Amino acid sequence: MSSSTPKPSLYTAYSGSALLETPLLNKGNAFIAEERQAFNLTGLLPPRYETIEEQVERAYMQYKSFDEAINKHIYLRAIQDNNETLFYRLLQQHLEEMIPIIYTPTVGDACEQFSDIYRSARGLFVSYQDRHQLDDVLRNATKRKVKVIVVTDGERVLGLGDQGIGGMGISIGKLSLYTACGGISPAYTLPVMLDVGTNNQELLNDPMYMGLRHKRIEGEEYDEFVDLFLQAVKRRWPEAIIQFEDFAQPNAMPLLNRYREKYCCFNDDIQGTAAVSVGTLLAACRSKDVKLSAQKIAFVGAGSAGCGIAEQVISQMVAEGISESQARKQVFMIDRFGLLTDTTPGLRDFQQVLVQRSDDIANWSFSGEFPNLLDVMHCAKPGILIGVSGQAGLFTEQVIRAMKKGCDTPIVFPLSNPSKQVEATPEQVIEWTDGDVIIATGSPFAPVTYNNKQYPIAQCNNSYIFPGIGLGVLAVKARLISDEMLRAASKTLAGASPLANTGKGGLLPPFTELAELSKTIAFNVAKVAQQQGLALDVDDEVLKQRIEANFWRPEYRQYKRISA
Ligand SMILES: O=C([O-])CC(=O)C(=O)O
Ligand SMILES: [Mg+2]
Repeated sequence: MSSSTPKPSLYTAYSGSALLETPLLNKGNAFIAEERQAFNLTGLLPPRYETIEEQVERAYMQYKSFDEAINKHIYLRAIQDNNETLFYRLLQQHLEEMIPIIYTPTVGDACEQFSDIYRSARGLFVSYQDRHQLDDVLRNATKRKVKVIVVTDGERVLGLGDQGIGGMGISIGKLSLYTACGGISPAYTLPVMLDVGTNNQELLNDPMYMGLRHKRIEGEEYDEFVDLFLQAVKRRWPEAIIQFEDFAQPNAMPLLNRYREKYCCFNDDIQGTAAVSVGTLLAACRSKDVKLSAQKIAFVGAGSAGCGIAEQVISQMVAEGISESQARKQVFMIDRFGLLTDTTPGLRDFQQVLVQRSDDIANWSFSGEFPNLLDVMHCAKPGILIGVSGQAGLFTEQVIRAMKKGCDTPIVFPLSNPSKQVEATPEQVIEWTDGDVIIATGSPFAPVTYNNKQYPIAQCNNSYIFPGIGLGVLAVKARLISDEMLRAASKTLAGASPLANTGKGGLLPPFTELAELSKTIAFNVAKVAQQQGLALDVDDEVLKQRIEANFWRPEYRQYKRISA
C-alpha cells in the first residue's frame, strides 16, 4: 500500500470510555462527530475536533516543558500508554531527538528506576510463581495476534547489570523501535519480562521494588521455566519472532544454541550486535580502502557479545578469502585478566575457540601473567579496537596513543551502553589520535569539533539491524533466523554508509533513514531466507509488496461499530 492510499475502516465493538482507554484504538480529540455519536463518546471529550498534527504539536510542547531526559521518557511512555498512534506520529516527527529518550541512553535510567517511575502496565510479566499457568498468562495478553516478542530476564541490562523486573524497560524500548523504524504494527508486538527474582541486593532491599523478592532462580529450574515459557508462546502464537534481550552471559549463548533451530528466534546482544558491528566495520574498512581480512582486531570484553562479534568478523574474513586459522590469529580477545590465551583457566566453550596460542605470542614482552590491553597494543599493533566491556574508561589515553603509533587511522568502537558505561568518549578518542580516527559508539553522542573540523559520531547500535530483520522475517514467514540472514543485514548496512560511498558524511546513515534502510534490509534478509529454503517462495515484486503492506504507519483510521 502506498502512503497516499487511505487505510480501510476498522470495525470495533469497543465504545465509550473503554474505547478511550484502549491505547491501540484511542484517537482522543481526533474522533470525528459521526464517530463520537456512533461510539457513545459525546461529552467524554472536549468538543473541538483536532487533527493528529494538532495533537502532535500540543504533545511536543508539553514534551519540551521537561528538562530532564528521564522526565521526557516518563512523559512519552504515558502518551504511548494512552494513544499509540499519537506516540508513534510524535516519534516519527522528532526521531533523532526522541530515540535517545525512549531508547539508549535514557532507557537505561528507566530500567534502573523502573519501580520508582512506574505508572501503568505494559506487556507481560511472566513470573516464576506463575509457571504452572503460563497458557493462562499468555491468554491474558490483550493482544490476540502477536508477531514480535522481545523477552528479557533483566539479568544484564545494557551495561548496567542485574535490574530485575526493571528489564521490562528494555523490552518496551526495543519494540518501540521495531514499530518506529521497522514498521511493525504496535498491535503485533509484545514486551515480556521473565521475572525469576534478582540478585541485585539494592533492589531486594528497596520497599518500592515491584518484582519477586528473592534471589534468581538458577540452573535446571531456570532452564525449565524458560522452556515452559517458549512452549507456551509456540502454542499461542506459533509464528512469532522471539528476540532474546539482555540475558546474562551464562544463559545467553546456551539459550540461543538450544532454541535457534527450533524457534524463530535470535539473541540481539550476540547476533544483532555482531551484525551491526560487522556492517559498521565493513563500512569503516571500505572508507579506508582496506580489507577487513587484512586487519588485526582487539576486543575488550570477551563475553557473549564480544565473542559473538568476533565470530562474525572471522566468518567475514574467511568470506574475503583467508583461512579460518589465519583469521583467528588476527583476533585478540581481552577480558579483565588480560588476553585470552590457551593457558587462560576457566574459559567457556565459546571463548576457548578465540584464544591466542602461546607459541604465537612467544616473542611478546609483557610483565603480568597475561598480556594486558596496553601490551596487546604494543605487541600486536591492531588497527581495530572494539569495546564491549560495560566498563567506563577502559580505553585510556595511553592505550589509544599506543594504538595510534602502531597503525594508520585507527578504527575505534567503544560500544558499551548506555553512554555512561562507554570505554572512552568520542571527544577523548579524537583528541588522543589527533583527529585521525574512525569512530563509532553504541549509544548516541553529539558530533565533536576538533581543530575546526566536525566529526559526526556513528551510532553502531543493533537498532540498525533488528527492525529490518523482523520486517523481512514476517514478510516471508521465515521459520528461523540463520547466520546468513544476519550477514545479509550487515552487508546491506555497510552498503548504506555515506562515508564509504561518498568519502563524506557519517559512517552510518542517520536514524531518519532507518525506516527505508529497514525495508532494504528486510528485502535482502528475506531473499536469503528463501534461498535457504526457510521461507515462503514469492517473487521479488510480491516480496516488495509484502514488505510495504506489513509496514505500519501512524495514521488514524475511521472506525465502524459492530456489536460486542
Ligand atoms: O540496547 C542497546 O542499546 C544495545 C544493546 O542491546 C545492549 O547494549 O544491550
Ligand atoms: Mg541488549
